[in-house]
Amino acid sequence: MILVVTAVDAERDAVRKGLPDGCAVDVVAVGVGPAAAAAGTAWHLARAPRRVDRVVCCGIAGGFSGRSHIGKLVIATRSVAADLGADGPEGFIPLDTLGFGATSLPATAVGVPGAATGAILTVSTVTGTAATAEALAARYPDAVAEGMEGFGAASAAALAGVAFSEIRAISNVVGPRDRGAWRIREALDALGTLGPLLATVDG
Ligand SMILES: O=C(O)c1cccc(C(=O)CC[C@H]2O[C@@H](n3cnc4c(=O)[nH]cnc43)[C@H](O)[C@@H]2O)c1
Repeated sequence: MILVVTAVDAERDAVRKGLPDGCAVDVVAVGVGPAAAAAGTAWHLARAPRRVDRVVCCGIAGGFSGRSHIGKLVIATRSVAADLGADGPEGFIPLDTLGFGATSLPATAVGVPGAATGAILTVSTVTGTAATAEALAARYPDAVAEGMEGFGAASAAALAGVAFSEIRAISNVVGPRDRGAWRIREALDALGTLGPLLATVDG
């Protein structure tokens, strides 16, 4: 079976709505942020009634300007813990450079026509300035989007030896905070189109 993890109930319900009846896909909401995603994914993997073949992290996301579009889906080729490391006068040093563990985990890119593919960053703080957006885009030239749960869910899946994918729908552009510009309905509608794909994806 496929375990889909979302952050909030609205995302869970959007994904569930598009699923064909009777398919072997369980969709659960585990909370916002990488810690909630890791704990929630691990918990659901441990109590799943059947063997889980793949974890798919789904939700809304901020898209990097020029690399993805509001209301469209993005597919991860990898999940990156973009703010896990050390800061200093010479800039950000990722945790893996410091020798303390991985900050990038592989994600199987499922095929969605028209969707941008690339790294999806996981952050603990939603980016809210042009300077941070530009710094992230420069540090991760392959990044198409940022969310807050992917790396947590991917960490739990990796520990359990389960394949991982991340699919997000763009609700806003990564940059200066402008809550009024978020297009959450459009993004949720895009998540609602994933059902047939999720119902047929292999482990
Ligand atoms: O800034 C606000 O006022 C505000 C109000 C409601 C929700 C938020 C969130 O930050 C929701 C975070 C939630 O959505 C995902 N998400 C969506 N866009 C982004 C983004 O640009 N950067 C990071 N995460 C984003 C994320 O995965 C969370 O689950 C803010």
